[in-house]
Amino acid sequence: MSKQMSHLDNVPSTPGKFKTEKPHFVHNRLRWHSSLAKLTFWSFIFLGLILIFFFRSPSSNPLQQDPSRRSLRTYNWGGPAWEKRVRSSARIRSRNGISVLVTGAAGFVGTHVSAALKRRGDGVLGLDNFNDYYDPSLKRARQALLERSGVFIVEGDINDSALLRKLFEVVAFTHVMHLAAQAGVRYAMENPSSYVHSNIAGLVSLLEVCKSANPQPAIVWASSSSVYGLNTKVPFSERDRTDQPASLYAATKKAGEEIAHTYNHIYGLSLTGLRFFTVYGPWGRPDMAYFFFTRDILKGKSIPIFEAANHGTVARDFTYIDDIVKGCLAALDTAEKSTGSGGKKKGPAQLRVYNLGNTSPVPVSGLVSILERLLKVNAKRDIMKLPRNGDVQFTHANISLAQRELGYKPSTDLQTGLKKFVRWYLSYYSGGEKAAS
Ligand SMILES: O=C(O)[C@H]1O[C@H](OP(=O)(O)OP(=O)(O)OC[C@H]2O[C@@H](n3ccc(=O)[nH]c3=O)[C@H](O)[C@@H]2O)[C@H](O)[C@@H](O)[C@H]1O
Repeated sequence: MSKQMSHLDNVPSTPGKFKTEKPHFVHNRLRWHSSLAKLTFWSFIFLGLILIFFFRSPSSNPLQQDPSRRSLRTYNWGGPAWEKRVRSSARIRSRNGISVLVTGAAGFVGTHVSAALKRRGDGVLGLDNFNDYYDPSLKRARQALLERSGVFIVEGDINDSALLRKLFEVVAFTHVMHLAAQAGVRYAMENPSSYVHSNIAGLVSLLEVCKSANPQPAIVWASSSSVYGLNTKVPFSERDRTDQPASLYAATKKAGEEIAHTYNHIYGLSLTGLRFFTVYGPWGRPDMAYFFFTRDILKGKSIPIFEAANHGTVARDFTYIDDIVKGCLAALDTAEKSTGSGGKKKGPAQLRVYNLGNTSPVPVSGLVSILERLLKVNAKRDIMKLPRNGDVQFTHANISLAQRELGYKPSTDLQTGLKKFVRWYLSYYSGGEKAAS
């Protein structure tokens, strides 16, 4: 090496070219290498320290900080006894029955749909992550109710693909009733990522497993009246525009409808989206107005009643749970088979969207008047401007499509439905500590 160097040093050349530059270049390269090594070394040390700090500090643990990820906690599932329960719950017990995986089975609509399917002899397996968006003890009480009628709810998250795959390994579900979601219009401002986690990532995770299942199930899932957003044409028809969502909740449901289109198009999955209009009734959701108005009227607390600009009426097409359940079952019964298998499409498949509403909107003040009569207590009304956090002024469903194709015909008016709700509420919360929650 030194010989070569000296040889090179002796080569006559353009003045300065080799003699001065070559050794300088080699020298620089060595220096550069050594600085690079030092830099890499210290970068690794620095990175390591950051990682140690990040994972050891409890407040910065992303799993603890981000409530949207609370459902990523580990659940126990698997094993022969568990599989036996899964199989038994999903077993069809009537002629021409179907076997349905109901996601969100401990939720309001999920519980009612699961119970109705079971009653008519279908196989039903529930799945729910029992998150704490609202009082989980209500979800546990619904679970106990379902258990008594022979429906087992697996505890787990729709984002857990391994669990979903396992369920399809154990049972060849003919249908999926997908009701697991992050609900609520106003909460989306507080915890936006939980909507993306459940309503978008969760939906994709479920569809991925369904598309690979063999046979593929037909899927019916919960969209929302909120997709109509700022649409002013009433009543809302499925053909109306849905490209102006007013809340992130609505945007994720609208995204769900587009995702459904994609999976139908690419994989031949049969998909039916149901746009529910403000569903209410016994075993309902405590975050909804009719529910917490009841609680607060009974407690003598004032209730915030929204009104639009210039004292404009805010109204909803409140729809009773039993009518919604009939719509869900009709959607399952009319769902055609998916056409793909093992992740490959074999032909065009059914893709549908229906409004499931009541077709008679009632102002929120009207809802409160009915509750006052039923509870025999005067409400302390606190009239407030409709907040700009996702609420729309009114909803009103055109249900002619669902009527024609599903035989959907809601038959419960708000007065009748609320009477049933109040009766349930008073009996459920008659125990001391429950009433306080
Ligand atoms: O159809 C849907 O797809 C959605 O329906 C439901 O949303 P909403 O119709 O907004 O129901 P809900 O909150 O009970 O408010 C009812 C009325 O009370 C008014 N309202 C509300 C709160 C309040 O403090 N005061 C008030 O006047 C409020 O302005 C509104 O006019 C579901 O929660 C949602 O998950 C989704 O499924």
